[in-house]
Order: sequence, then C-alpha cells, then structure tokens
Amino acid sequence: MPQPNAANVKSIKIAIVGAGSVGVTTAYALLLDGLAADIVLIDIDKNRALGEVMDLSHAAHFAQARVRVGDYEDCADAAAVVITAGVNQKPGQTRLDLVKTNYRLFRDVVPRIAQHAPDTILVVATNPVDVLTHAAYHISGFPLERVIGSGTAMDTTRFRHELGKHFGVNPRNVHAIIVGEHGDSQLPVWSLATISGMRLRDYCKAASIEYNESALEACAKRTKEAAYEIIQRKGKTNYGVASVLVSILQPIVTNSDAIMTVSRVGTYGGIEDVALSMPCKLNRHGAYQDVPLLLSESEEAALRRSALSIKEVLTALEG
Ligand SMILES: NC(=O)C1=CN([C@@H]2O[C@H](COP(=O)(O)OP(=O)(O)OC[C@H]3O[C@@H](n4cnc5c(N)ncnc54)[C@H](O)[C@@H]3O)[C@@H](O)[C@H]2O)C=CC1
Ligand SMILES: CC(=O)C(=O)O
Repeated sequence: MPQPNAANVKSIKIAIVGAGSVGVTTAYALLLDGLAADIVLIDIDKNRALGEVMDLSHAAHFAQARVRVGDYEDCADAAAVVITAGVNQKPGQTRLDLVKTNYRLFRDVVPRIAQHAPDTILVVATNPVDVLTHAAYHISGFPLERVIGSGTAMDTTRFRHELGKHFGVNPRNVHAIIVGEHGDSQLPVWSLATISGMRLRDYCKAASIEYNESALEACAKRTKEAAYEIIQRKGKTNYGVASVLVSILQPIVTNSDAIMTVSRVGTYGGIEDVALSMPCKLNRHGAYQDVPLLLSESEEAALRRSALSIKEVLTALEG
C-alpha cells in the first residue's frame, strides 16, 4: 500500500467535527501517522476545542502538521471531514439509544459541511453509525461513495485481535471480518475466515490444534461486547476507533484501493436504502466499490436480520 510521505500529504487537509474524546484522539493519531498537513477541529464548545488544539500543537511540534480550531468554512477543500460530534453511550446504553439526539445534531451539522465542502468525503463515526451514515447521505445529497461510516471496521479489528490471541498469530495474519450493523446485530463471517490461506478448520488440522467452536464463538461474543465492557470500565472508547478512522483515511489520502468493512448506503439482504458494513474498496473517490461476498445461507439470513433491525430504526426516525 502506498505510504503517506511529505510530497503527497503536504496539501492534505482533514477536518474533524467534534473535538471530544474520539475527535481529538483521531487528530492525535493523524498527527503521529503523518497523513495530513492541516488538521482542523470544529466543535460547538470552542473553548474546549481551543484547549485541545493548544495541547495538540505541542505534539505537532514533533510532526510536520498544523492543528487548528476552525469553523465550517474551514472544511473547504478538505480531503475528508470526519464527524465525531454527538453524545456517547453511558454504561448500559446501546448505540441505538443515542439515535434521536445525534440525528438532530446531524441535521444541523451536515448541511453546513456540505455547503462549504461540496466535494469532500464524509467519514461518520458518531453512533449509531449506520443510521447516521444513512442520514448523512440523504441530508448531504452526496454520491454514496462519498459518505462512509466507520461501521464494522472497528469490530473487524477487534475480531482479528481476539482470533489472533486465540490462535497465537499476529492479528494482521488473520483474515476474518465482521459485517452488518456496528452494533448488536453484527455478524462474523466464519465461512470465509482464513489464516495462512486456509479456512480455520483446515488451519487447525494442518497445525494439529483443536477446532474449538465454543472458544471461537466466545471470540465473536467478546468482539460484540467489547465497547460495552470498555464503557463500563472507563466511560468511553477512543483509541481503537481513532486508529480505525485513520486506517479509513489512509486509502482516501493515498488513493490505494484498500478493502475495508465500512458502512455505506445500499441494498443488503434484499432491504433497500439502508446503511451497513460490507467489504468495500476505498480510494481518493471514497468507498467506491462493493466487494462481493459468497456468504453461507445462515450468514445471508443473519445479514438480512441485521439490515432489518437498522431499517426499523430508520423507519421509526422518519415516521
Ligand atoms: N463508530 C465507532 O466505532 C465509535 C463511535 N463513537 C461515537 O462517537 C461519538 C463521540 O463520542 P466521544 O468523542 O466519546 O464524545 P464526547 O462527548 O467526548 O465528544 C463529543 C463532542 O461533540 C461536540 N458537539 C456536540 N454537539 C455538537 C455540534 N452541534 N457541533 C459540533 N460539535 C458538537 C461536544 O462539544 C463534544 O466535544 C459518540 O456518538 C460515540 O458513541 C465512539 C467510539 C467508537
Ligand atoms: C462506542 C463504539 O461504538 C465502539 O467502541 O465500538
């Protein structure tokens, strides 16, 4: 994959709307990654944003980037605008519990971004991310490839981490994905999971280790419940998602056709006009192409259930 370098990032601007925990951790990860030359933080609480920028500027001293507080006009010419503004879950809340508040916020924020940056790519992190990716698509009027939800890129990362621990291999060498909702109806695609090019059962046979179905199910359960557990313990999640957001921005900035499980609007499991995550190719045009998956029958049914559960929330919201 092409790596960012001084030549191709020197004109790259990334704006982040929402200078809270996820927004500033993303800004910090961007700084360390060297992916952008100009990072703009926009927040309704300008004082908080300014404090964060002052602190980040001292980190920027060691990187080749400028970090500043901005307003919506500063989104102009941004390669991408990341939306991290909104309320987060309190212990015990689901992502879907946030929908009304954050949908109202999107109706305010998205038109302002679209007005000043009509050619940008929106990268949505605010929860419930699939519902809000759908909202951002319809509110902005952007083509669907330019409205991307971080979706199950986060869950896929957690899943690979869990499977890597289980099998004792580097998570980068585990090819396994979570698709569907970034939420409770997500599904692991066991039928296509591989290590070293081998399906998991074959890998276990070749490596003379037990294929332990219940231990693998526990990996998927920990993946699904990770955010709940972290929020219960520390009140929020921020580092994982910030790294995932940077990994979504990377192929956009470097135009490198990476395949990631991100959320975008489409027809899934026969359910039209819904956003959820499937593998998608990303480059400077955004999430521009679905990568078809040959799911098993039970996975197809689970994907349809996931699409239906998101659709129900959309219908209630619009009704
Ligand atoms: N997609 C994912 O994987 C993840 C998503 N999230 C979501 O990200 C969102 C943000 O979470 P945190 O950063 O922890 O929350 P936070 O409370 O730390 O930050 C939210 C920020 O949004 C700002 N804000 C509120 N209304 C605004 C408006 N109208 N315009 C501009 N800024 C506004 C607030 O002033 C605050 O600085 C939540 O919805 C959370 O659920 C969090 C972690 C992972
Ligand atoms: C909060 C959230 O969506 C996550 O960490 O997955």
